[in-house]
Amino acid sequence: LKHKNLTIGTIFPMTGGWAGGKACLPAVKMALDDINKRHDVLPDYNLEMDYKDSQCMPGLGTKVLYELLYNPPTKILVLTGCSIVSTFVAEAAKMWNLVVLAYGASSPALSNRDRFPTFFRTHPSATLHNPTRVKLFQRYKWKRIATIQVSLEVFTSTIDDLERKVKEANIDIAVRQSFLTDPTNAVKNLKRQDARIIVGVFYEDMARRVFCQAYKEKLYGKKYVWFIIGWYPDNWYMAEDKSINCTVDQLKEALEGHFTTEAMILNQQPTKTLANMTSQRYKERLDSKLNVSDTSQVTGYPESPLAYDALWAVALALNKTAARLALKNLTLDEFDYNKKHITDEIYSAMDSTSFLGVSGNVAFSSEGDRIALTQIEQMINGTYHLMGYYDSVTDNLTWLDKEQWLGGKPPPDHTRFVRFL
Ligand SMILES: CC1(C)CO[C@@H](CC(=O)O)CN1
Repeated sequence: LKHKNLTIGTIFPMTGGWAGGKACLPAVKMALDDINKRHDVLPDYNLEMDYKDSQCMPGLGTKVLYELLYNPPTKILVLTGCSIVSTFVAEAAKMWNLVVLAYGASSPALSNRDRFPTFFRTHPSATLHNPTRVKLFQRYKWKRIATIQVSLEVFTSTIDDLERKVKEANIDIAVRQSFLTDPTNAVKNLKRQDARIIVGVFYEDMARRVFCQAYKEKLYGKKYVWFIIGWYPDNWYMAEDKSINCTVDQLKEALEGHFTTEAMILNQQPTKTLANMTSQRYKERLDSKLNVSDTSQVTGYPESPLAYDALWAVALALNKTAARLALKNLTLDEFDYNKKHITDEIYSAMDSTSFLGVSGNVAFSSEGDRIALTQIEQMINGTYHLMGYYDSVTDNLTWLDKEQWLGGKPPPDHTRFVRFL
C-alpha cells in the first residue's frame, strides 16, 4: 500500500511582501500527513513535497523553480504562493507540462488561460469583490461611483474589472483617481468632483493615509459611502504610523460607517469536511503546530485553509487521474516533463474539482479561479459588524438589514438640485 512516491514541487514566501509561507507551509505539511494516512485516496502512492522559499520575489521564485525541475525526483505538479511569483512560475511551468496550483495569489492578471493554460488557484481573485460591490450599488440605487486606488497592477486590473461590471449594470464610474504613495491630490480631486459613493483599493498602510486625507477634506460622514477591502487586520487603523499626522480618533471618525468586502475562505458551517475535520478543528490543529501565543498575527494565517485545501485538491485530482490512466495501462509515476497526455488528464481532473474543504466548497472557474462567497461588513463605532453574504454564482445576496446610515438613510450618489419653479 502506498508503495510508490509522487513529489510535488512547492514554493512558499517565508519573507517579503506577503510572507504567507509562515502559516501555509505548516498547513501543507499537515495536509500531506492527513492525505498519506487515507487509504481511499491515492492508495498506491505516498505524496511528498520538495519545498523552496521564494521570499515573494519573482526572480528567486524563478530560480527555485529551475532548482525543483532540474533536480530529481520528477515533480508531478507545482504549488505557489504570491501573485508575482505565480505569474512567472505559471508562465514557465507550461513548458514543462506542469499544472500549477496557487494557494496565495489574488492578482486578476492570473485569470488568463492564454498566458497560464495550466494554472489553478484555491485563493480567490481580487475581482471576486466586484460583483458584490455592484450588487450593493443596485440595492441602494447608486449609479454614479468614484474609485481611488494605489497604482499597482493588482489594483488597476481590479478597478478595470469593476468598470466592465458596472457598465453591464448601467452604472457609471464617474471619477477615477490613483496615487503612488501620497493620496493628497487624489482625495482632493474626489472632493472637487463631488464623489459620494467611493470604492478604495490599496493595502492597509496606504488606507491609513487615504482616510487621514479624507478626514482633512471632510470626505466622510452622512453624505458619503466608502467601500474598501475587508482582509486588513482588525485594528489596522490603530497601528502606529509615522507617515500620517492624524490621530486614531480622527481616522476612526473618517472611517465610521464604511463597508468592506472580502472572500470567505474559512468554512463557516460546523460540518466535517472531506478531511473528516471541521474548520474549527483544523484551526486548533494548526495553532498547536504554530505554537505562538497569538496565531492570528502569523502572516498567511487567514490564507492557510487555502493551502491545506490546495493539497487535497491535488490529491483528489491525482487520484482521479491515476484511475483514468490505468484504463490506458499508464501510471502517474511514469510522468516526465514531456508527457503532455498525462498533464492533460491532471488538468481535466483539477478542472472538475468539487469538494468541501476547510476553506468552504472548493471549485474552479474555467480560468482556474477559486469560486467563493464574499462577506460584507460595516464599521460601526470602530469595529466591524457582519452585514451579509453574496454568492455571485447564484446572484444571491443574504442581507441581515443591520446597516446604519449616519443620515438615517442611504445618501444619494450625487447632489440633488431642487428645481425652484
Ligand atoms: C488577501 C491577500 C492578502 C491578498 O494578497 C495575496 C498575496 C498575493 O496576491 O500575492 C494573499 N492574500
